[in-house]
Amino acid sequence: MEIQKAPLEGGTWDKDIRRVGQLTPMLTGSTPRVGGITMQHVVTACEPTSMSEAVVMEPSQAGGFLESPCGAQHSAASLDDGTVDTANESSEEESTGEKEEAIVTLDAVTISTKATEVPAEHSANTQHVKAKRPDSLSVPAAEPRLWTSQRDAEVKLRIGDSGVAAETPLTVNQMFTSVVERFGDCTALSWKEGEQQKSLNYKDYYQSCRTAAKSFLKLGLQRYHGVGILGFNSAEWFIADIGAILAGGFAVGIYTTNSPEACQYVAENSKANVIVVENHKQLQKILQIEDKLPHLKAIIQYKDALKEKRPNLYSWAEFMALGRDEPDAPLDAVISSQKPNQCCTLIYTSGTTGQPKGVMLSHDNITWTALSTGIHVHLTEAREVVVSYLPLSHIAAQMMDIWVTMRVGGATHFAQPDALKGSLVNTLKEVRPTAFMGVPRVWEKMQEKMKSVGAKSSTVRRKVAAWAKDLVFKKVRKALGLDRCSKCYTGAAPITKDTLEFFLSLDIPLYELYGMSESTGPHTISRPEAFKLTSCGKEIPGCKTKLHTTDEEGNGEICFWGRHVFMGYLNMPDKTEEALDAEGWLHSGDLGKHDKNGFLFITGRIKELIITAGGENIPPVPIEDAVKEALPLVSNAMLIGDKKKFLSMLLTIKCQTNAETGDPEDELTAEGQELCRKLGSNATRVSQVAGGRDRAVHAAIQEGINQVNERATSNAQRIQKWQVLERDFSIGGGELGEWERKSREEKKASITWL
Ligand SMILES: Nc1ncnc2c1ncn2[C@@H]1O[C@H](COP(=O)(O)OP(=O)(O)OP(=O)(O)O)[C@@H](O)[C@H]1O
Repeated sequence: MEIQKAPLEGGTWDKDIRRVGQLTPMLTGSTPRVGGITMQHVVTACEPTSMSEAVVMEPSQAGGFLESPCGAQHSAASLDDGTVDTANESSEEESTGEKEEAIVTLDAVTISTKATEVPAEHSANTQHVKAKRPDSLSVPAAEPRLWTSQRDAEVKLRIGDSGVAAETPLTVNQMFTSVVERFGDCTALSWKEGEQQKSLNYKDYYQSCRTAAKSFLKLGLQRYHGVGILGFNSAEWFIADIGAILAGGFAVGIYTTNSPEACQYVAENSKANVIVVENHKQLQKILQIEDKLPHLKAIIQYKDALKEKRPNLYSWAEFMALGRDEPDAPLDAVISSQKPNQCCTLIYTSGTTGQPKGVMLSHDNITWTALSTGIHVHLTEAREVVVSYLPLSHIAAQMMDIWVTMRVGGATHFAQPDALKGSLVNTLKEVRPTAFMGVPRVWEKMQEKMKSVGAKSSTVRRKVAAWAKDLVFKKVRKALGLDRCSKCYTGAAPITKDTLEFFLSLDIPLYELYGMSESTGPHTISRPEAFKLTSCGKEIPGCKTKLHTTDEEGNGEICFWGRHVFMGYLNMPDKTEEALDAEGWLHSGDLGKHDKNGFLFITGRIKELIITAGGENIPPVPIEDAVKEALPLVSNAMLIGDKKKFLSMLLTIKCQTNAETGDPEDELTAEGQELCRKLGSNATRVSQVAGGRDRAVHAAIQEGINQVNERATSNAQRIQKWQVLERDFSIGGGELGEWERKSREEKKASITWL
């Protein structure tokens, strides 16, 4: 059954607001059930458990590893067991008619055009007031807006009037305690230490987070101040993240390959009181900048023994010991003062120009998106197992590994730090996850590996391999550790059709996931019953898409609406207003179109952003400017790297231009010739320099590139290859002006070594 969705309103109730009539996405007929997680706020009083007290599993127990996180204790109540949930039926109903959006504030007023009453026990911080029609509403002066850029402010939540969009907002603590109540004995986290398997169940995990929260408070963590976390995925990473949130701070993941300066920016911007580092190497980065961090009070190292003693430097065990005997009351007071519409997490995302932006995510952003995503992809309660290996400073990994998995009582197993250097498949084979997410580069690597194994074998065996592909899917899946994984996802960057087809030919459909940090991760996800190759699928329930200023082919800027839309950029009201329009739609900067069945296809990008195959977002302009500044001989610098493994750069040299046509000529400008002479070169023409023909110029350019690379924010932002072109860019040549974008694509395609 497919239900036609009615033309969408602009997302708010204001009648004067621009309408978005053209969009008519379809919803599939499958009716997901709203996850049965109880909403009570339960604080269980148990003895805190430290990481060192984690349960040690016998190897035999670990055998096929986690058969299910919760053994037989739970009856695997599927979120998609065919039960038709009335709440969600009405969600589809709402899609068929003119939709009135309800907006709820969590302090003074709740405006609900179809007033959904919330049970009193779920709304400690919420007063519901039946709303008048918005156009006759007099809005109280202190009412929060949809967005903010202040660390301590509250926002209006975009609560719908039925279905998932109307679910009661929860804080992270409320969600976690309800999970503990239902799945307390289920495995939450597991990892390997040497040959030993270790794990924590939900009860102990929660208690460890509380202990960490008490320790943070003891170290002086202030409300709405950051706890920076810099290191590879581990139980300590999660506990520090959630501990920071429970203690009223912000959890702030820092990209592990960030330079000290880039770490400094994040620590300063988030006013980090504490930084949690993985090991000595990461510690060194923070020690280099600690004098420049006035808010920093303590550093914690969570792996390996400390190599030096310093005041305010703690091992993980020392850190957890700080909070272990602390009373509950102060922490409980902080927890009960938290509201779902307040910020709890910052995700730093590359600005296309200037400094990274701190994406403020509220408790509701996180708890609601986890719920909606779990429903959309049909996760099974107390049964899911995932492997955590993607960088946790990104929302995609946080959402999948921490929040969605928690929401359904699943287990997260931590991969080894060298996962991406080769150990991932071994971990997958041991753990046999039920859901797995890879950025395109991960899938490409698997594809390359499988192809190279095929290439090495003899012709006969190769033929057998090609033939066998159709018959031995199970074996292939097993060899990849994906034999019980029915949900394989790709996201964060565009993936090639070739890779999608390769895996499909092995009976491994890759479901595409599309979203942004600003949408708390997923906006659309494809899934078995709504799958089209190269489409990113359809919206997670309760979210809407509009395509802004469409062209004749239906391509427009993809805009999002829903409870997953972020609060704003920290301290950047202007940037926030650029990202969110007057109606509150989040403008993605991506181009897309819908097919007649409502499948979303990403067709391009308006924003000047390179997204590598590894999913790293890289703003090209600051890097290009830095190269031009370091190398006065260079007239144009163009960074290439979209969908590529690494960054490359195309350079042009300052040359004369034809006064009549404006076309570039071969002769260097006087300045260019002078600069060459200073470098020890006699070159007077571009053709003498291009393609690495002039050693002195070549060496000087390499030197300049090295200087820029030294200042790079992270490894991913380093220029690995470069080339001087035979001709400068020009409008006539098609590289500049309105063709610049197209030209980028063409140039990219013509360079074979990329
Ligand atoms: N499936 C996809 N296909 C094409 N582009 C994508 C896809 N998913 C994300 N992107 C690109 O990535 C951008 C968002 O990057 P951003 O870093 O904010 O979030 P993310 O990639 O979802 O999360 P992460 O923080 O993990 O990188 C999108 O605006 C889009 O350009």
